[in-house]
Amino acid sequence: MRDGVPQDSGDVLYLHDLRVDCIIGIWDWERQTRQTIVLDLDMGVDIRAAATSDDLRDTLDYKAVAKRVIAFVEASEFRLVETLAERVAGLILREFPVPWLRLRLDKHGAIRGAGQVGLVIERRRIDP
Ligand SMILES: Nc1nc2c(c(=O)[nH]1)N=C([C@H](O)[C@@H](O)CO)CN2
Repeated sequence: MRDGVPQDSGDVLYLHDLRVDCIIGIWDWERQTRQTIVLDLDMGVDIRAAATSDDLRDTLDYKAVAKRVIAFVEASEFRLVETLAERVAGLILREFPVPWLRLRLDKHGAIRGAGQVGLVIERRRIDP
């Protein structure tokens, strides 16, 4: 643990298949019509303190992360999935004790005939 942020223990807290509606897209119709994006989040944690204390205060509260991400995405109106993914990743790294994360963003139905379309990014907290 450094500055309250767990260092790389190899432990992962994941939050997958989080579906949120928002404005996302480059075409005129997409600026008026909300679409569903699906997020998979893998976040670096160290679960040992919480596993010892059995106290939520000693770990990352995934419900708090979910609520914050849902509120941000629902209010967003970006054009590219790249922008939305980067902003969600930055928000989590700034506001929660997470040293690194992997974020997968799928834009359901973005391309006719394609089952899934989106991207995966990995970001690490950069300590000053
Ligand atoms: N690299 C990207 N390519 C495209 C995006 C995007 O967000 N990133 N978006 C679109 C359209 O909005 C599409 O999702 C809807 O037809 C096309 N290409």
